Amino acid sequence: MATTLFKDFQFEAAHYLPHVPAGHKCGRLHGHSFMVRLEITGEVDAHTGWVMDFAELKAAFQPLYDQLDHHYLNEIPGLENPTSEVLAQWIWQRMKPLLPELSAVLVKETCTAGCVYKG
Ligand SMILES: Nc1nc2c(c(=O)[nH]1)N=C([C@H](O)[C@H](O)COP(=O)(O)OP(=O)(O)OP(=O)(O)O)CN2
Ligand SMILES: [Zn+2]
Repeated sequence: MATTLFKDFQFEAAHYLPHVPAGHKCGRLHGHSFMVRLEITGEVDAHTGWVMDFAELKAAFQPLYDQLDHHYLNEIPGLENPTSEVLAQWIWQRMKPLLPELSAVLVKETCTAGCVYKG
């Protein structure tokens, strides 16, 4: 039976949103403790008892984490307009080739706001 597992990552980064209306608070440079959740959906292996080792997920995300953590997102190619939606897609495009069983990327900018991208 298909099972979904997830691993959460938190990183700190600065950004501003260049296409918001004049005077919008997100047009000013500010920072977030972003949360990224990678979801993997697959079969539980009868021998290992897992879909995938969480450590494998962590290792796969590490290069992106290093690119994002304590960086200015707008300076990263592809993240010139770093909304949650754009960031979730950006992560998906880079993780999917490494993790074919990737089923969702969740991005939270704050405790109360975020998005889920499913390809
Ligand atoms: N659809 C989107 N809307 C907004 C995004 C986004 O990425 N996608 N981003 C922002 C800002 O980056 C902002 O920092 C976060 O927005 P918001 O939830 O409004 O922030 P607050 O913590 O100030 O929320 P309150 O609940 O009003 O305190 C804006 N919109
Ligand atoms: Zn923001």
